Amino acid sequence: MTLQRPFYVIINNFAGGGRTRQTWLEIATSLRQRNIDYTANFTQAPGHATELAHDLALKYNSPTATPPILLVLGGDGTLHEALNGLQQVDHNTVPLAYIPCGSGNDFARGAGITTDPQKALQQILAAKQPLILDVGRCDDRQTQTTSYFSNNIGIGFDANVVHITNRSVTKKYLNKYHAGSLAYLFSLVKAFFSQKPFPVTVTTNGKQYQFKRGFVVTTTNHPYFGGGVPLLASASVYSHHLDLVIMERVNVFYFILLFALMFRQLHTKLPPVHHFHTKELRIQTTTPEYGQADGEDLDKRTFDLKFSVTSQAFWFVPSK
Ligand SMILES: Nc1ncnc2c1ncn2[C@@H]1O[C@H](COP(=O)(O)OP(=O)(O)OP(=O)(O)O)[C@@H](O)[C@H]1O
Repeated sequence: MTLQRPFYVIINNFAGGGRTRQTWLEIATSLRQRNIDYTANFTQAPGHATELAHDLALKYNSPTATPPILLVLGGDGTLHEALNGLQQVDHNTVPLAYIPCGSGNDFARGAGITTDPQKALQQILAAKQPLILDVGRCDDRQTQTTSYFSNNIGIGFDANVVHITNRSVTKKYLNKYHAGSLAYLFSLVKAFFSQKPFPVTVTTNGKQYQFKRGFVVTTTNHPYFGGGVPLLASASVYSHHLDLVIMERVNVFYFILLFALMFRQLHTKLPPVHHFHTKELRIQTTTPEYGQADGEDLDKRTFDLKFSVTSQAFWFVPSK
């Protein structure tokens, strides 16, 4: 007999270079040993996690029905899809739990979830109530669509890295050897030399800012991007604000310096780096650039995006 709420599990066997399959077998065993009810749902294609989460949120969209906990096993992309499925339903009451199985796992780092699956499960089982965390909302004024992000939305360099990495055979190879972050490194070098500076307009708190040589233009909900790179340590899923970091294009030596200084959080003190901490902002580009949302490729186009903060109920006890 257990008081634990049942789990509705979404598993992306393709995340983390296929590592999720084995992780799920181990997690399922742990759930059965504890007599915890679950239903397992395997994603059949990109976008399927959004559909599953959306249908679940609709089914339990009444104050009388206690929903199961939606447990996601996958990477940041799978979590992104599930989050979007839930957020599309007004007054959604389904709490989201997450066992990171991807190659980047930035949300786990940023929100205090261990990347050890069994320990992540313990964090989930230790929770007694939902944990309300910030998530970003992005209104795309060109496509008239709304999406949500748990990590960040980037235009320019980081998106270029994602674009190259997602298409690279190196990622699949390195993932096999649990070295997915290394794939980012290869893409980083390639993206640096292919990413040209581009003009960006930022509007926030009634003021407009123009940057002629935008390079990294990333709006973030927590400190990390690109598989553990600390873009901004002060960003927090509890701040009810978003943080925009703009880095202007500099030469390769300066860029290496900025990158190194990031790990000591000194990069924001240098002139090519600009930081906005705000509840709402608008970002406009006039040249086609790569975009990424939680590590998912948005392809190359011009952007006119309005950002704001909303919240999502999660189900875990964060590690200190
Ligand atoms: N059945 C499927 N077949 C092919 N791709 C799938 C399937 N189900 C989900 N996907 C896609 O797998 C992609 C990768 O998932 P995810 O981002 O979770 O893992 P990852 O890239 O290894 O992790 P991270 O983003 O943390 O680096 C997502 O774009 C998702 O849409």
